[in-house]
Amino acid sequence: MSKAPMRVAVTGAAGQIGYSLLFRIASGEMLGKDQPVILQLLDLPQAQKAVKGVMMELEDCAFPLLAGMIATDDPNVAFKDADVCLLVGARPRGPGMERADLLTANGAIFTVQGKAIAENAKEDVRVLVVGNPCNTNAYIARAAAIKVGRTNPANYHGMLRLDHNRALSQLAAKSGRAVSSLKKMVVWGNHSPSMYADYRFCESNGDSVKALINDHAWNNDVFLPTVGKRGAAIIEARGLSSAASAANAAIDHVRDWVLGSSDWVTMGVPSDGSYGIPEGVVFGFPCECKDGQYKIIQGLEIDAYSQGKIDLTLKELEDERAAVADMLK
Ligand SMILES: NC(=O)C1=CN([C@@H]2O[C@H](COP(=O)(O)OP(=O)(O)OC[C@H]3O[C@@H](n4cnc5c(N)ncnc54)[C@H](O)[C@@H]3O)[C@@H](O)[C@H]2O)C=CC1
Ligand SMILES: O=C([O-])CC(=O)C(=O)O
Repeated sequence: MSKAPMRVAVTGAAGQIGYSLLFRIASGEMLGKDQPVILQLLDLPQAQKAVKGVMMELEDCAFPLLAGMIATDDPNVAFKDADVCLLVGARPRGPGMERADLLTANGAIFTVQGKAIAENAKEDVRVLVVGNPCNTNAYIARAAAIKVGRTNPANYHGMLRLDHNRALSQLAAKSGRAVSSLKKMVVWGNHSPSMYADYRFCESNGDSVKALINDHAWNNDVFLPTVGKRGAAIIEARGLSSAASAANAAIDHVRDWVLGSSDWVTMGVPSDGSYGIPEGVVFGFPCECKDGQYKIIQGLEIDAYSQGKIDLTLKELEDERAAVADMLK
């Protein structure tokens, strides 16, 4: 017997990430090739015509797993009974803007949406925030949801997977090892240039990647800036922010969360106090997923260099948290 459909709400459905994301969800790449899905698409009133166009294209793919779709500009409708919410809709960053510039503009969106999710979605809904600044937007949505109750506060995530994937590709190129051979990558902190991509634990076919590379200057002066500023480099090159790679990372995050991970994966999750990160801060941690649950990997040694990097990215998140504190009263 076929499975009951899962409801996937996607905000910013008419945007460029949406255009890369929706077709892959509908084809089963996110929730499994045997899992029917219903897409619940949210966008602003002025984008409804474009959403309809995307829906026409989805229809034209005749995806066997696509069991239904709706388009709406009302968050209460979009999040109704949702199993997964992908919060993509936000104002994207243009040339010369830092993600923090978007805080106030986007804070308002995520308080409304967090509340609407908590009031309407399934109690075990999984929420992934992609719209930037995604850690703090996830923090805002979670705070608004906690006021309502009902949903699980641990299930409000921010997306660090793009940084994780970017780091893997840079390491593969440097070490000459296949990207598929690299295990145990971690990206700590904020999805911003302050993130700390940490390959001290990374292995390739049993070899330590740190020992293979053995180049601290490359780590500090090339690798970390390259991964941290990759989003800006894409904007510079394309004139638009990353879209297909961001959609791919969202698929990876949710697929591993729901179906299980075969390796460590970086997820931006609300801290439970692990590694000294204050509770509730949405922070990139190394995680493992099994039976639909994620768990932060415990007990990793943090050396002085790494602690310095973690402190910096935490400080940025604490500053963002302070900047939105008034919105959450
Ligand atoms: N976390 C990550 O790794 C990444 C995050 N991003 C972020 O993802 C977001 C979306 O990027 P794009 O798709 O390229 O932008 P886009 O501008 O192409 O699309 C954004 C869409 O969101 C809609 N929207 C705006 N406010 C909304 C609201 N309140 N409710 C529902 N929909 C709303 C817009 O109408 C538009 O259709 C941006 O914030 C961008 O910075 C982008 C790449 C990577
Ligand atoms: O940089 C941006 O605004 C888009 C983004 O988050 C990324 O590509 O990492």
